[in-house]
Amino acid sequence: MAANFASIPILNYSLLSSPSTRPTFLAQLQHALINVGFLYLAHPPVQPAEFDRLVAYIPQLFALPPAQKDAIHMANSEHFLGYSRLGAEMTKGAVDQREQFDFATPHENTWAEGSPEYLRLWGPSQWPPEDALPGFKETLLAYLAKVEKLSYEFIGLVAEALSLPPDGLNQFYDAPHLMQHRAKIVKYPTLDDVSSDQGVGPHYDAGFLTFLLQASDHPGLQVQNISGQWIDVPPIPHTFVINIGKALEAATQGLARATSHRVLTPAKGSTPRYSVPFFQNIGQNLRLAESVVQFPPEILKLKEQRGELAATDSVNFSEYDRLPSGLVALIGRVKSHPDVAERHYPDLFKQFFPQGLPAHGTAY
Ligand SMILES: O=C(O)CCC(=O)C(=O)O
Ligand SMILES: [Fe+2]
Repeated sequence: MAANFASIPILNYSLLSSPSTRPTFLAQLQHALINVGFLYLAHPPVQPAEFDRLVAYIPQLFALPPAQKDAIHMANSEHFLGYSRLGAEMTKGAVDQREQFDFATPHENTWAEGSPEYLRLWGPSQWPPEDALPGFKETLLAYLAKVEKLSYEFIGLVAEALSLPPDGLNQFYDAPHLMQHRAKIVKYPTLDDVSSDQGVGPHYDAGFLTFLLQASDHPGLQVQNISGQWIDVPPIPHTFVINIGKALEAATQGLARATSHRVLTPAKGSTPRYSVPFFQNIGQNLRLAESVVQFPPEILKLKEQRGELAATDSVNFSEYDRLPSGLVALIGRVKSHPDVAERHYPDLFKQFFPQGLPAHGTAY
């Protein structure tokens, strides 16, 4: 199979339901992990009606009055959960033209004075008032629960596709009730309303697996192939786009590729693009450098066949792989959202922003 790619493979989840087609799915998954780093999952265990129910709320969420959005501003939250106005973040030195809400799966924070500060990072979401958006909270929580379940199941398939036992990557999670996974609901306004075509600049995701719902019918998402070309990932209704984050790349000795991606702003005269990425986390106390998974040599050899990666447009990603993953995640949040850090993590804020508050955060 060619190591470079010109399109993103489409995997059909229903192949898993029969022992005769399951191996085909796993072979396609192996190719997608090693050579592409992105795939579509068609016919996933989230029903079209469940996607549609969430998607219908999204324009209403962004249409809430500014005062109601600001009432749940991320700066209120030591968990970096809540609303971020348009243009709050930068990637690769330029402002990202998007507005977003960060939500997460339910998590009760049990941090106590004296525990590592990064254990404060996970906790409850901030929600718009129920009467402003009736049923939204329940709809999003039901959706996140489904995607969370799929994310655990999928990591078992990743393990199998890389010749490990199905539980071969489970060591990267704590017990489910101790975990939290994050999601964002994102709006990319059109070029009529923003000043550049950088919806989000080229970047890698940091965690394990990302499950992206493209929630409107717009092109714009692109991924960078091995020779450095940008390949379109157009929306396919009722599918997920799944991609690999830097933590899973490290955990698999680079077998599963994290792939650089970006989003272009919708054209003038178009309508806003919406998306819902779900980012699967790993246990907060785990240090990736100390969690080496052993792979059979035959599978490691497949890395050699995919060829050298051309220079990508992503800026360097600092791995910090000797630190607890929760601290790595907290540092990422501090750099992306310095206003939140200044309020809730003053020591880390001073460490990363000795000159004071910048106009924008920048994770990469
Ligand atoms: O909006 C999208 O389609 C992708 C967003 C993304 O890559 C991210 O937020 O990490
Ligand atoms: Fe991303």
